[in-house]
Amino acid sequence: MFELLATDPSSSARRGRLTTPHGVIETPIFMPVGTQATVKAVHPQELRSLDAQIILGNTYHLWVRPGTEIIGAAGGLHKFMNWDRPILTDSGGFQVFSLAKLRKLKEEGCYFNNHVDGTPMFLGPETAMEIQATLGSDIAMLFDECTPWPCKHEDARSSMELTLRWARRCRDWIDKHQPQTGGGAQLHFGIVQGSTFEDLRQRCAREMVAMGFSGYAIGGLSVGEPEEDMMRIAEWTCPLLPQNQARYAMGLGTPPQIVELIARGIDMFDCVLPTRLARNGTAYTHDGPMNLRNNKFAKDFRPLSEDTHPLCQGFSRAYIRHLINTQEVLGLRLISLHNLHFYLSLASRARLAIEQGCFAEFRAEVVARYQNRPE
Ligand SMILES: COC(=O)c1ccc(CCNc2nc3cc4nc(N)[nH]c(=O)c4cc3[nH]2)cc1
Repeated sequence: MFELLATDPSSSARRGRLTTPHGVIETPIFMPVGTQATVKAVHPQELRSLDAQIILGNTYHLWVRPGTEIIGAAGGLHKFMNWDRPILTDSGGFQVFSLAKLRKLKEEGCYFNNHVDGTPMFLGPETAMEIQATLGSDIAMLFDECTPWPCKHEDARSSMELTLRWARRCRDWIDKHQPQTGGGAQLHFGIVQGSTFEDLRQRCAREMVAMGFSGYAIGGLSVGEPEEDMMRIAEWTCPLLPQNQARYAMGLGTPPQIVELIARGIDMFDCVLPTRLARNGTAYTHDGPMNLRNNKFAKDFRPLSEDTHPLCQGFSRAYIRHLINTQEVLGLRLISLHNLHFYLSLASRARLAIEQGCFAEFRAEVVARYQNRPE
């Protein structure tokens, strides 16, 4: 259940609260990505100390390895990974198309050879629902087709119509196998497709909402489309989604993109950037990304940033540069912790700004400062 707590007079930004079986999520929220049942290099207690309220897992990856038999025997994903707060799982469609080999898309679902050992597999709406029920995630995404970008209107239409037929099949599966609602019931989010076409986005949103899910994601974004298309798609779609339900922009985004999408009515975000870019030495700062492998940091003994996580305090840029250049694990951990702190505190500052009625100033400050390069 989603409660709308406050709206911003200067934009469509909202402050909300989403109740799930493993806890309450304050929105706007950033969800650290934990694809293979771990947020890479970060301990669950460190995630709690970062005030991470919910993390993301992936149906495709966990089904391929270690498999639902093992995770089911462990009592579900929360027990398996020792994380007792909410988890959202993506349904696998996007990952099949970005990872698996020899994919064949049919009406019933996707046939493919998995990216680990090439075993032939099949993933469709019903299988994706079954797997997520076994994983026991708090929020399960419907099985959709992420429409590639760019594409012609007719291809976007047929892709969107397939996503709607698959959504209907997910709806029927849920009604048959998970009829109970409220309390410990797993939530299901519909995913709106339609590529960069307003008529398709609006039709998909209306038909998805008519099937009645617990929240709605905007899919088919962050797939190479220009940023202005990304923002317009959010403007077209959010007004058609229920005010009293959560909206999730999948795979997004950079700090300014997140703030601009909050301003257009998005409540939830997930992105691999803070953890993936940490692995190549990039640290996020209010003045933009800083690549610590750069020689200019060789004798820069200032702290990584004035605004960082307690676990990252006391380490200089020169030291972290040395760790990254020598592939020392501590370097990856320190930048991952710092970047997650940056993204999670950006969301918490957005929540506060909406509550205090100063979101417009917050938005302007974040976007303006981020354009400068850190000295
Ligand atoms: C160095 O940076 C990177 O490697 C990097 C950066 C951003 C992404 C973003 C990935 N974007 C994205 N993830 C997504 C996941 C999705 N899942 C479903 N079910 N449906 C979608 O329609 C969908 C769209 C997405 N778009 C991926 C990789």
